[in-house]
Amino acid sequence: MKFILALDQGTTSSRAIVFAHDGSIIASAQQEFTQIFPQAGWVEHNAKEIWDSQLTTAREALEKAKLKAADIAAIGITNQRETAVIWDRKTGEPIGNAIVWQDRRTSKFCDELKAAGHGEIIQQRNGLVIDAYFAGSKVRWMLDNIPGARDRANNGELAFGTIDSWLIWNLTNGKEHLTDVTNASRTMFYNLHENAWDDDLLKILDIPRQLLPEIRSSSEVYAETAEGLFDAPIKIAGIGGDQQAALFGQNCFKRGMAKNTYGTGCFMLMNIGDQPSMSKHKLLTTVAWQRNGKTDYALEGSIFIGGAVVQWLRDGLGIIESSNEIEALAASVEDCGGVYLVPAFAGLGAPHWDQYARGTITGLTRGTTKGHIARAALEGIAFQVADILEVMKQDSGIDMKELRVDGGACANNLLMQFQADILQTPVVRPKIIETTAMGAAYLAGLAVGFWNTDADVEKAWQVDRIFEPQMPPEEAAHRRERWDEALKRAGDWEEHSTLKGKAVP
Ligand SMILES: Nc1ncnc2c1ncn2[C@@H]1O[C@H](COP(=O)(O)OP(=O)(O)O)[C@@H](O)[C@H]1O
Ligand SMILES: O=P(O)(O)OC[C@H](O)CO
Repeated sequence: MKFILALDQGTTSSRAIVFAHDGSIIASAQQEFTQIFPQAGWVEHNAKEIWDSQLTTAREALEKAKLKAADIAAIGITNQRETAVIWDRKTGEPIGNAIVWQDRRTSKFCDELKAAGHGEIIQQRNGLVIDAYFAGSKVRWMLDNIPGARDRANNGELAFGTIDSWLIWNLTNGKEHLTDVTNASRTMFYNLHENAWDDDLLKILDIPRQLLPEIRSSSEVYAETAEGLFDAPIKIAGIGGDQQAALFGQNCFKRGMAKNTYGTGCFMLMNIGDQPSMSKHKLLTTVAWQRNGKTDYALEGSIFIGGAVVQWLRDGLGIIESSNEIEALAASVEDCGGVYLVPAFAGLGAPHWDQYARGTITGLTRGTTKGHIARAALEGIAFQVADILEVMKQDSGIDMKELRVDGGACANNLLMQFQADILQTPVVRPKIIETTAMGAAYLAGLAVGFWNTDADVEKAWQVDRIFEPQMPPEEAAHRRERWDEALKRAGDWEEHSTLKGKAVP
């Protein structure tokens, strides 16, 4: 009997999970790593620590499962997306810390790109809006700010990669420099229509082609792990950015199927089939996956603060001790008592894309309790998701029948019920919510014949609970109007945007 090993390299931890043929989890290991905040708005990771933690967890998961390399049919990789690393091709040494997707240091540069009128070509070719979130401006920043980097890049001495590339480089001991279509589509210099790097976009961003990895599909045998990493080489056969992998793991194989992941941020993806149609509402068009020569695309709405608002209530305000206490606290009040919390701590992502929005709590009265704040925090997550689903329906012309959910915060029943209420759409939670790792496992397993058809993997997906809408539609509409009012108060708040370019400490 064989198994699949999924490597799930996330924003806060590296995990490895061993899956059996029926989709069950045999063993897993997880290791957190350091979050580096050198300045306000900057977020970095030590790429070496990412690799070390990923290798350690992979070995640990195999050990826990009492398996040898020969028992593993293939490795599937899934990863935090957009985070950028540049390293030396000879030594494999990173030239600096990885710049993480949450990092806002390139916001101003992105404003300049917008002002120069590059928004349309970037959307038409790469399906993205201009934002510091994506890898492109991060790569450019490293080339311009790390001494000697641009010359070395021009000489072909350096390699750029998103985290998937970095892991594969290390897994193959520097033999392979490649990425998959899903990760490539998060750069701002990829062409969705040709599935290739785009020379015009590279020119706009001033990034030399010599830096870039080769682009491959999401499901094929790319390489074998280098000697010495495990007791024998293992095939690497699947790669997917974590949100795309979750879409795959949720079996959203057909056009119109969608999932929302409630982690640190929230990411809603809808399968839109084989045409990369563009959003009219600032959603992203991205590659869902490419396999057997066919590319499927997705519309995506990215929310920067989801479950992180719960962490803030815990660590910032101290009104709960652990994340799961929020449900009882929120249930201790009948409703939000007129309180609305907009968690725009890092600006607002889709569909607003306001880099200068900041968090607000409105509607406070003398009677407001921490229960109301807790409830408003959970509702704020659900309202953001509803804003995205609404424009997704308009963009795709598809009236979704259900929303599949996963991620840490989907364990919260009050949140899921409110989500169904406010969406007026059933919310479906599966039994196994490790859908990201599962997606990577499926992509790898399908490439090596461990599973043969989509129907094989669909068997492993089972419903845990369906949350049906219970709120009357008029009430849901009214609540959303109030949310819109609260949103307006959070918008364009940070000072340097209103001072029109004047530097503010
Ligand atoms: N019961 C809960 N209710 C609401 N949020 C929760 C609950 N349990 C965990 N969370 C939130 O879920 C997030 C963790 O989910 P996870 O999927 O592990 O995130 P990530 O992959 O982004 O690290 C944290 O932000 C945490 O605050
Ligand atoms: O690592 P996660 O689960 O927080 O996901 C991060 C996303 O890929 C960012 O786009």
